[in-house]
Amino acid sequence: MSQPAWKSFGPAPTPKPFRLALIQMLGSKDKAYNLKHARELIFKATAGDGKKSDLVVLPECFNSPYGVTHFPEFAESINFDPEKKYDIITSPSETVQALSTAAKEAGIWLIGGSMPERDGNKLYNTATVYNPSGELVTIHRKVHLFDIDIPGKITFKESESLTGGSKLTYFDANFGRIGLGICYDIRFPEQAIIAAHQGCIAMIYPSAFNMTTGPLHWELLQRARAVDNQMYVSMCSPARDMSADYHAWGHSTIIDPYGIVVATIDENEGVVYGDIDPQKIADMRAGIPVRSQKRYDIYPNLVESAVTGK
Ligand SMILES: NC(=O)CCC(=O)C(=O)O
Repeated sequence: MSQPAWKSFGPAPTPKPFRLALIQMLGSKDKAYNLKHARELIFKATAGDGKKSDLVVLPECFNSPYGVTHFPEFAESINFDPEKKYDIITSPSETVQALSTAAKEAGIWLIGGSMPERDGNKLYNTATVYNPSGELVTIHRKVHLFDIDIPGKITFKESESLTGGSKLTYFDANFGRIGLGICYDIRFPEQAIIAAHQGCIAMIYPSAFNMTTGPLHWELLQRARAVDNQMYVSMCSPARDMSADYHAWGHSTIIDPYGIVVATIDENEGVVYGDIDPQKIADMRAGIPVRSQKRYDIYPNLVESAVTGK
């Protein structure tokens, strides 16, 4: 590998406490309805349960049914240009325009779940991020495609219509640096390890686990990534719709750096709220200092090799 798939982001902003809200939304096959409903829920989540939220998150493929046959029909061009990253005027995407407007009117940071994205002849599963001025700050294309086959239970092959992204993604908010992944990405610990070393205080994954792997691994994977990296980890799911082709597990969750569940929900539509406290990260890291106890003399330093490309 000569060219690293990500670069060092330099010093992270000083972390501050913030309020996180996960929208567990019940979607449909109607994109216009999904955009309208997402907007209503963004305002509800912003108002919070007695305390205003700072960062609001939508689920994976919130504007489309989750299925390889639906992605081509629902895909939109985003035209994200990292050099002109705050320019949404050039984005032809109705979803980007709708989310940008909602983030600006609500005055919040918004992780706009994910959406099927078209770029040339390729399709991606892409998350978009907006700041409180409604600017499109970054996008994350799902890196690890959900290709699994558990006979008699579930077979799903995102690669039948999607291409995997080729970079890791972070964004800097006024409350700290946040790492992004999408659903199946959480099964690949390297992504979260590198994010933590880059100064991220939380990994957030718009997601849609299913009825087979949800009960087995949904909470376990989040707690594992949180404890390994002594950071907050959160997954935001759609609500379960038994009339849809894909039955989402639900249970949107926020985990703290000790691996403790801060907040969660069942399979129904709703909003999950949690306070992110950087002091907890500092306390966990001081008390159990695994980060300074790594034995790079006997195994490779993943972060260093990711930076140098060697
Ligand atoms: N949408 C997804 O990537 C699903 C991932 C999943 O269910 C898993 O078990 O992993």
